[in-house]
Amino acid sequence: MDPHTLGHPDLFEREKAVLDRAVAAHNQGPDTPHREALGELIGEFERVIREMRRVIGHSDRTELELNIANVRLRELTEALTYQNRHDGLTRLLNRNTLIHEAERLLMQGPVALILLDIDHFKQINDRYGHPVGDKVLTGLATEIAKLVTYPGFAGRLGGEEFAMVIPTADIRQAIILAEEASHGIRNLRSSTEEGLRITASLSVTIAPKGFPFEKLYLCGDDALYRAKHNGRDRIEIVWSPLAPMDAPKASDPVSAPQPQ
Ligand SMILES: Nc1nc2c(ncn2[C@@H]2O[C@H](COP(=O)(O)OP(=O)(O)OP(=O)(O)O)[C@@H](O)[C@H]2O)c(=O)[nH]1
Repeated sequence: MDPHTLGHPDLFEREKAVLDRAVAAHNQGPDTPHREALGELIGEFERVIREMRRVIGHSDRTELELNIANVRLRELTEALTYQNRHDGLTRLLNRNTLIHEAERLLMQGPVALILLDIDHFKQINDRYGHPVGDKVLTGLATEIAKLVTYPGFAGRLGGEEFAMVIPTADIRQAIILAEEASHGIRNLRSSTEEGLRITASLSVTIAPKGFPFEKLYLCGDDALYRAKHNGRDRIEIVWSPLAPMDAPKASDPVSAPQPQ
């Protein structure tokens, strides 16, 4: 392969053919001033082609390097976006992304929020060590991630608190999901340490389209507190997160869900 062309077809094929014919004419012709001028012309022509090849080769290499840099930049942007959106330990959506995505879902329709908080997690860390604690967190993350399907999602709100968000108007669907998660979390112990007992407290809340996520979360968090307060390893259900002060006015686009 001609190193000048870097695998591309020779751009100077036509010029080279002309040059070959000129060289042949020069070699065969009589020794005249005309032949001498032709020789000079051939020399100059060859020099220009060499120079052009050098310039093209250089720009080809520059283009190649630019393409490689572009691919790398794209990979780095994707990695950065992923890191920005996900929790480093569990690979679930992180708190900010979860809130953002939940707000987006709430603009489209009703949403159920399931909050999960591992019970006495500090004791797990203290008794079995931080790496086992991490294993419990990643195990729980895997467990809840497999329960939700797109466009629903699971995320880590921080520490040992997680959430599942599903677009539904049916709170029973969310309760079933919470029960499955609770059951799955209890079974996690077999994949971690001998004798380790893992339970979580959960809350289930549902809100209509347009309801502010902040209020939905506060409501879910209050319910989670009650689940902890009432003995842990239980699910607290909020049939409607609309406090009287939040009750929709005639002008509001949202409507209160009915207790099921
Ligand atoms: N291993 C591990 N521990 C974490 C991580 N993030 C937070 N923690 C620990 O989680 C524990 C949370 O403890 P607490 O807030 O007291 O809650 P708890 O012990 O679960 O008690 P209750 O929620 O009341 O049942 C703290 O000991 C934190 O250090 C983490 O990424 N990995």
